[in-house]
Amino acid sequence: MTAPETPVSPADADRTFQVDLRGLVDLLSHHLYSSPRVYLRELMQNAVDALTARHGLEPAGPAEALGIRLYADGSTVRVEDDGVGLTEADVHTFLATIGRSSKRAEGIAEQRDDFIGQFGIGLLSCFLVADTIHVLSRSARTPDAPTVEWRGRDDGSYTVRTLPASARPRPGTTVTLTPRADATEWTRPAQVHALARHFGSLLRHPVTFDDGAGGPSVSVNPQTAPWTRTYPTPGARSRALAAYGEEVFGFTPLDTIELDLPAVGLKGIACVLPEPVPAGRPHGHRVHVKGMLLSEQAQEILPDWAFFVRCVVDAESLRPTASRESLYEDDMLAAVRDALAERLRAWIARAAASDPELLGRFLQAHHLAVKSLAVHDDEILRMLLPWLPFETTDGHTTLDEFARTHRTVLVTSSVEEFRQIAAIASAAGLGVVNGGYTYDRELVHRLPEIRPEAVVDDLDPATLTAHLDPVDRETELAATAYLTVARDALAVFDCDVALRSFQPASAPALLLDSREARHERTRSQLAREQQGGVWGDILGALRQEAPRAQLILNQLNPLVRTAVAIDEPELARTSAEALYGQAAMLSRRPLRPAESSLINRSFLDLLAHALRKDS
Ligand SMILES: Nc1ncnc2c1ncn2[C@@H]1O[C@H](COP(=O)(O)OP(=O)(O)OP(=O)(O)O)[C@@H](O)[C@H]1O
Repeated sequence: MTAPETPVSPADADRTFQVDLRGLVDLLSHHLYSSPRVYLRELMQNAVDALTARHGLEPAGPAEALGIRLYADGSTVRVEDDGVGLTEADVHTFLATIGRSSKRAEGIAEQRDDFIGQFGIGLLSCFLVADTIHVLSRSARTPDAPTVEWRGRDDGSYTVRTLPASARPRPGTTVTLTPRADATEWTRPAQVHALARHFGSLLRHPVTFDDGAGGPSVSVNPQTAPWTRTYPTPGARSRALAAYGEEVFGFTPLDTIELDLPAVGLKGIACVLPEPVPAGRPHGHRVHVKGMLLSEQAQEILPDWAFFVRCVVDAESLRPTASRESLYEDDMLAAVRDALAERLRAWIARAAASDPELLGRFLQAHHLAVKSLAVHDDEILRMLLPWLPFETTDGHTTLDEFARTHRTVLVTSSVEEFRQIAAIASAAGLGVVNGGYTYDRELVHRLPEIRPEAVVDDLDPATLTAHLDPVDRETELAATAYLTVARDALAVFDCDVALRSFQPASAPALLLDSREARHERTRSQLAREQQGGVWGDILGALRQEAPRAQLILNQLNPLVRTAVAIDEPELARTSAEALYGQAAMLSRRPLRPAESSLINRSFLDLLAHALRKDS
């Protein structure tokens, strides 16, 4: 056996990690970036950072003359900048070392916030569309710096060459990609132009695009952000901001709120949605950092309750994550969220205090969501509760208006109860709010917190009965026989029968029943049926004194007057059942099977009776 030619390393020798670049690119493309299109954003962002670094180097230099030029002719994509450029040493240190970035090198920590990049991986995204990255760069740090050419391949190999300064007459960097055949979707000239506009429309440096067809280059960002421009009048300003919101989001904002947080260099607009937002639909905001579009679906810049706006903001100091598609959840982001939320609250407060027409349109679109918000947010409650619409015995009206006409605001606990009693309560002069919809009862009960003079009370069937006029003794006595028959007929429904006078006279009967009472009766009935068994004992122990249902007959109604005078017991019974059935149907609650068959039976009996009489 011959000895091996290479000496074996000692077991504890230091070794260096090897990186499988293709594996790494695969990881980035599947887990970090949402689409291969981000390669252009990363290139533009490196160009922006290079221009920023050059400005740091030459603060008095002609910043507006320095820019970014994009070129795509179908066979290559090129991004050229007049930035700080790279020396040969920079190329080895930063381009050829994954994870190393000049933007967080020692000594520039205080400038860190000036740059968008920091992780030292962005350039790798070019491998999502090309096998080779070609960089030609000339440093602005020394006047006669040579041009450096770097060619990096997706197998992890690279070459570096030094060329004469004349190979690139001015400082800056040019990155050229030769797209793979499977990536043309992202590198076609029209697509590159569209992506450049998408990501770079708010960049502060001049950016141009050339499609290689011989025509002039076109500007990618011809106008600065609309909130940075000056306008002849405030009206012209708000119209321009609304038009921008419409262009970006595709809806005409109900109103446009300007956002300005100087502490983090954030400016932008919040567009109030003109339509209700379907529950559960994520509503994203467009966040730019230093002009570069970071995310179209950022949800983290506003609290969940701000469902009614979509924002476009451009911030200096928010920190993007490595994917660049979301933001770091840090103290700065929390402070921004609080400050923007405050801004939206101020808008609501202003509308509530001085723009009732705008507030009305806002609540018309968003009252349901605002109600859910007001339950947990005292400030929103204080500002908006009086203006929220509710269903009442005066129709749909605001709580404020309703409380002004009714000293005591009564509220039902279910829609069904409201349906049962609305007409009668209103005729009796009572003001009742339908508290049956989610949040409504809870919100109405909080009215005295804002309007201390308002009195709010629950309205249950018993309260209403107290408001109905009793009939005189004589009438009561005359009706005793009928009432006895009726009580007997309706005993199966645990229903009492009484005679009162109430408006409207056209209503023959009112069925007063509460859901709790009905549940209680069902429980009692089950307990009776299961007597002796375990369930019977448990249900029996739970039993409470349940208020019975009440069928209140209206003495003012001509039909009832005739009915109470019937001396034929069978017909009296059938008429009582029919009155119960009609009142149950009016309450619009689901009928129990026994009630449906009672309605059927009484109808047929009455029909038979009528036919017999006629024959
Ligand atoms: N156009 C350019 N001009 C000058 N230097 C550049 C340019 N593009 C890349 N570089 C250098 O290459 C380094 C690596 O770039 P890369 O895009 O991979 O990472 P980064 O921008 O530093 O950080 P991030 O991963 O957050 O984007 C940069 O830090 C910078 O030093």
